[in-house]
Amino acid sequence: MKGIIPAAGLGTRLRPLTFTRPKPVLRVAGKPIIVHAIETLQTAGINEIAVIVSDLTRTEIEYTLRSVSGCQITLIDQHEQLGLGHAVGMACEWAAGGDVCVYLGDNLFEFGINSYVEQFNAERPDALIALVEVADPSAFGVARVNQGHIVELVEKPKEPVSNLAVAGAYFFSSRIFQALRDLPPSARGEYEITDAIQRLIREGATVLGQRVQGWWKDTGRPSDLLDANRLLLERLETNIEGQVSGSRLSGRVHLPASSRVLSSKIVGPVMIGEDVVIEDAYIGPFTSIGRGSVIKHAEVEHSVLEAFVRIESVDVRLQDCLIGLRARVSGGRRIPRTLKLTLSDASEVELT
Ligand SMILES: Cc1cn([C@H]2C[C@H](O)[C@@H](COP(=O)(O)OP(=O)(O)OP(=O)(O)O)O2)c(=O)[nH]c1=O
Repeated sequence: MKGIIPAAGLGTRLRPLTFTRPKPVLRVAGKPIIVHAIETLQTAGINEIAVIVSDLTRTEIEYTLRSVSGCQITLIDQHEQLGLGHAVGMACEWAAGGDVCVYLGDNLFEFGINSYVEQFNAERPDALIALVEVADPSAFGVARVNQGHIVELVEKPKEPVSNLAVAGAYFFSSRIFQALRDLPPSARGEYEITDAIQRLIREGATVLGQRVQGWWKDTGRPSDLLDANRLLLERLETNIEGQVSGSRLSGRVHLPASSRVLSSKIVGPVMIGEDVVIEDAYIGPFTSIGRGSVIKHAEVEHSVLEAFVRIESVDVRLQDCLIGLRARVSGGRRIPRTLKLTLSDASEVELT
């Protein structure tokens, strides 16, 4: 089985972060989201992977994927973002008639996708879809299921037929590419993968659903990035190699040899990247700090800081923040008590 990762979306809900870089390269728990996705596929034994990119996302994604090893990655262009079905269709020739796993480039599954690959290989359906119970199904593709078989699938229905939403992992035989051919666009003008699957159902193909075990996260909105970071840091392991002096570290902390913690307090789980300096600071739980960042005389918790961020002399606790590459925050008196910032790359905030 080969893997297809659609990663050509515009990421509008993650603006301003996605004004400068595409969603799949944003980091959670110290790693770009798309690298988490590729590792999930590799763990399931999928080592030939096509990443669908747009003209805007290609360069950044190509650069990010240079660090990935152990699999063969092909970038496929989707010049116009005409929908997920269209994105998958772009990989038809590359798939060359074999089975494919379509794994959305912005999704995270606690326990990965091994159980899906196993079921698919054992039962050989035409489609197997990951399904998850959600409180608000109308925002998703929704499935009606009978004894493990999906009997109806509707994209973002006004009146959902169940609370089972389609999560971002699909497993298909080559029949999906026939179903995608000549598919009309939906009412919202997109070529929907759910319409192609619905076509398979109508044609009598075997379409199965398997419930997601553990947590599942679609990192579409800023709050999802913070949630994903928190969920991934829950399983962080302590590894302290860097210099620690006059500081108190508790909980699980990852501190590489090239980073330093001086006169500070850190309460894990906290993930610290390479070449980071933390001085006279408090870093609270569920914080990821990107490489080359400097945090001095400041307090940060439950936040994601990209690389080369500088936070200095901020007399206000930063909480629930998403801070872009090379952004700077400085100054600030203790009014209000906490500050929640979402800052795109290279932003500068001076609190006076
Ligand atoms: C619509 C579309 C999505 N995708 C990918 C991007 C995501 O990984 C996945 C789901 O897309 P979405 O989350 O629906 O879209 P998006 O990523 O552009 O984000 P937003 O809604 O905030 O603008 O499918 C494509 O590759 N091509 C497309 O034409």
